[in-house]
Amino acid sequence: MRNELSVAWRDVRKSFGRRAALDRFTLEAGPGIHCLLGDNGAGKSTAFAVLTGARRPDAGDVLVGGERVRRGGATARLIGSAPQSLSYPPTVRVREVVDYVAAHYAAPAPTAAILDRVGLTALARRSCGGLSGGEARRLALACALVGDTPVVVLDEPSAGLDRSGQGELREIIRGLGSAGRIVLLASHDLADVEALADRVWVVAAGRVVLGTDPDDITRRLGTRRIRFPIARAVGWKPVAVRVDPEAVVSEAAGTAIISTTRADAVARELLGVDGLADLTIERPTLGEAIDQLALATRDATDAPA
Ligand SMILES: Nc1ncnc2c1ncn2[C@@H]1O[C@H](COP(=O)(O)OP(=O)(O)OP(=O)(O)O)[C@@H](O)[C@H]1O
Repeated sequence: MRNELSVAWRDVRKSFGRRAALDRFTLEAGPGIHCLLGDNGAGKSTAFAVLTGARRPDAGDVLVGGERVRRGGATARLIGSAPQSLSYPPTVRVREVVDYVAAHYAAPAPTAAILDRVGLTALARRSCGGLSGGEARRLALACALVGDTPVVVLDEPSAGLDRSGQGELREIIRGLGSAGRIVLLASHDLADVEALADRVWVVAAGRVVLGTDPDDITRRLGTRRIRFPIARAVGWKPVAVRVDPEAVVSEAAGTAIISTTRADAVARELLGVDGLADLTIERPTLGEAIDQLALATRDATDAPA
């Protein structure tokens, strides 16, 4: 078996004053595209900061290729990183920033090739102070790529990018994934996640509450909600449950809601029920499906053994 590189956080804690940003944060990632999802303040950027060595954890281990991350240690040269908040010296030119970051790494890619890859060739001589938000974001991506590293950390890399920039970014991330890099991506854009993730990690209150593959989510997305006014519908419940014994049935404000993976068959039978003429079939959003999975996992974890 090939000995693949991995990164790992084990029971990591990090507080800022009395606020715990990471609370027994545990995650292990091998080659592929890993998407970290979570509300604002969940701890994603802090998890990245302790991985890159920008911040020191209070407790727990952070490992890259089995080696413990230390501030200024060798693992930093294995990681290319695009942070969420960007700031460049305003009079320094775009090309100079990328050259400067390249000098940090043992075998960097040529700056010109990287600028081309992120669509900044025409702006190579532009001072950073003159970049738009999206251009500054592209420059951050260039800095993350120039080291040609096995680990690439991207914190909200599509923020501020226009549509073509988002498409190009996806292509770049896909390329990194298929080249066997470990890509760690924090994003609030579920379309990005749906398009890219090999694995999804849900972070809440400083902890990973769910790690799953997108197939699992897609399977949940196979669940549909059938909704109709109960009014004069008679005997609809046994009909729904007969077609799909695993259907979850509820009623709210005179409306029936049936969650089922067999929506078409259930709907067909329901339309034969007396007094039921009008029903709608809804698909849960990716966000809802992820919330359901996170909730189910938390319930299972909390349940007494
Ligand atoms: N330098 C800091 N000083 C004080 N508190 C901080 C600092 N950095 C992060 N925090 C706090 O730690 C918690 C986790 O923040 P973090 O930036 O890791 O979250 P996040 O998941 O990346 O959020 P977002 O989606 O908004 O980027 C938050 O409560 C945040 O306010």
